[in-house]
Amino acid sequence: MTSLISVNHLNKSYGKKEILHDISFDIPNHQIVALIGENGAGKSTLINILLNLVSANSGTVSILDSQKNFHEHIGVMMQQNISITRITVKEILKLTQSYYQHPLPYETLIKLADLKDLENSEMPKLSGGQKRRLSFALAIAGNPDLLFLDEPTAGMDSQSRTKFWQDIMTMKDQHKTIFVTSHYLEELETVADRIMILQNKSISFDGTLADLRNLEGEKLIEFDSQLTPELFQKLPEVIVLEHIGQHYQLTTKDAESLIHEITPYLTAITNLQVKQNSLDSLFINFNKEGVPHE
Ligand SMILES: Nc1ncnc2c1ncn2[C@@H]1O[C@H](COP(=O)(O)OP(=O)(O)OP(=O)(O)O)[C@@H](O)[C@H]1O
Repeated sequence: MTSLISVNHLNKSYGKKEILHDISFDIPNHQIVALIGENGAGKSTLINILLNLVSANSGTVSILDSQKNFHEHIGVMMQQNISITRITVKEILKLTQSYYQHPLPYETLIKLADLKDLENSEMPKLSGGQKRRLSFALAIAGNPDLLFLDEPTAGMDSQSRTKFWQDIMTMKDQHKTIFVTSHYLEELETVADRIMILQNKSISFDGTLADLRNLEGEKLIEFDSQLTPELFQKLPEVIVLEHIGQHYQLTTKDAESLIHEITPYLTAITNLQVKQNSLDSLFINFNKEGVPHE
């Protein structure tokens, strides 16, 4: 399979501070790849290196086989929105379209980014969420094959976020490749084909959400009960017990055995559910323990 992005043995330091150490990965066509990591892990630095905005100390990066006109095929939504005075939404979109040979039609852009009512608004007068939506429209103006999204939904309201991810899924169906970083892991969980965790300067995990779940092997059992926490805490299969009032959440590696252990209390338990661990808690566990426990 040909790779859209190919990174080999990449290293980056700012002064004496090493940020990225021996990073290598390939990204083929038609995937949504989520790069996650704590604040300051180096995600934006990595994206900036991929985009040739920041230079690496060593290693190689190849994007779209480093075609001469590869910028024509790339869309970028940076973490910071740009804002230019005295230019309207319509004007900046039309101007951006004019730089590309095969831009998306103006009406498509306005519809995708939900900017119809704001066409004549000047950029600085948009709200934070509206600026984010305009940044999205600018990123896809050239109808890119490869889209980089750095914290794309920061500041968007929940309706805009839902629409945004639906649009991204549609773009994937149109054979686009999307490389995204975000701290909203519950959003990535539903869309990402592949998750890469950047931790301690390296990619410490690279696989699907199912792979990550298998690696950590934990499940959640939730229920409501008036019984005391001490009673559940002493059950051998409980790894972590959390409760808010009468609502309990037990983490276990063996859901079947734990259900067996709580069977004697079933008459005092309601709303019993076995759940998969969320990407959020998998990521927290992963960060706490460095490598997943056996
Ligand atoms: N131009 C720069 N000069 C010096 N240090 C920098 C520069 N840019 C970033 N850094 C440092 O590099 C580290 C990685 O920053 P980066 O912005 O890549 O992290 P991030 O994972 O994107 O963080 P966040 O999730 O907070 O956006 C941080 O410690 C940051 O302070």
